Amino acid sequence: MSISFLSTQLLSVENLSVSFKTSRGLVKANENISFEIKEGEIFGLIGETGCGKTTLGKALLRLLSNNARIEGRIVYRGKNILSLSEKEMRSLRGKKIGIMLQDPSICFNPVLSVGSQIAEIYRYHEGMRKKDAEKKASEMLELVGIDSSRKSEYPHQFSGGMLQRIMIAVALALKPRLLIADEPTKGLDPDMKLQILEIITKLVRKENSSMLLITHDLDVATKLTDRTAVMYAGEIVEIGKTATVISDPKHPYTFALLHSLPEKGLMTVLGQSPSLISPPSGCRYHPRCSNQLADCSKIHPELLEHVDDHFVRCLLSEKNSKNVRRKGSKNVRREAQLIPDTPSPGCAEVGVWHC
Ligand SMILES: Nc1ncnc2c1ncn2[C@@H]1O[C@H](COP(=O)(O)OP(=O)(O)OP(=O)(O)O)[C@@H](O)[C@H]1O
Ligand code: NI
Repeated sequence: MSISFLSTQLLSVENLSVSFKTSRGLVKANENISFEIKEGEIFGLIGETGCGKTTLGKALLRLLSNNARIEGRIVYRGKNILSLSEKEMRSLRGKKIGIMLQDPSICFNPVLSVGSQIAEIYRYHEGMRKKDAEKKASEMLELVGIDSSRKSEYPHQFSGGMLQRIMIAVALALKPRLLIADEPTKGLDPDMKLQILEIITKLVRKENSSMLLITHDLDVATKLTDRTAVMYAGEIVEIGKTATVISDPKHPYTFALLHSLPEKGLMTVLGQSPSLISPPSGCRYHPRCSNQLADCSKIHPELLEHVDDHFVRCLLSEKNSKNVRRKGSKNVRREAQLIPDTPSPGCAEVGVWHC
């Protein structure tokens, strides 16, 4: 009998909406987002710049700024993250759910050696003695291919690619069950990018942990993820097994992404990204869509299941498909919350990557 590693749900995001209060108006960065990440699964999140990916990644750990308002539920192993106390959040961040943000250079303390920054995580979270924590830090450096004899060196003494590796060591130090990796290889050349992402995925898979991999890069998503969600203007427009989404895209935006030419590593689709303060009526993609129907500017399509866990938000696909089902049709209790006015979590708490 084979054991399925992808069967148990680790995280479930239910009708999540995030908006930011700004002087220009309310920026609706995430609207009604629902998806699950299973144990051992690498889940990709793709979409063009400004569509709301980072907002979603940060919302999962409640790392958003004080002008953010969150609705919905984020359930991690049966507990709604949005209802946890700050104390409970402290034991979740870094330890159960880790996060790697885009730019490693801003994530390290310039006046502390990299070894002591990693050791500090073990001291803070696991109460380790200095010597043991330093030993663990050396092991982590070796694991990501950095000679541990360099542990006393400072961040500026490492190249960008090496700092990315050290950031991996930081993010995985506590063996989190879920790693949120937000464009962790931004700015690196394509070969180095894939090499680093392969190190991350190898380590994540080794622990049978899960990962939310946020990327602009379809090639990366194709090579490394099990399932993928495509985001457009704050909404998920398509979600399914990566191989299916790539080989048989059902949403015109996914199709356009697949056929766009990568420019400076970013995907570009003809037309302009819509405003998230006053998004287009009906389908948000309709002003850029070459397949639009008369109703597309009036009716806001639902995310519907076409076949076998493949969900699409498009009236045309809906029309062309015989058996469509609604995603998560159960009623979700909506809990509006303002992020409490708490100080930003310290670096050792989340790892040194959030400063
Ligand atoms: N703290 C904030 N206050 C106000 N608006 C914000 C804040 N953070 C993000 N936004 C807005 O929310 C929207 C989504 O931004 P987000 O950073 O989540 O996009 P993204 O998909 O990660 O983009 P990129 O690919 O460029 O990283 C943007 O319009 C952005 O300007
Ligand atoms: Ni981002």
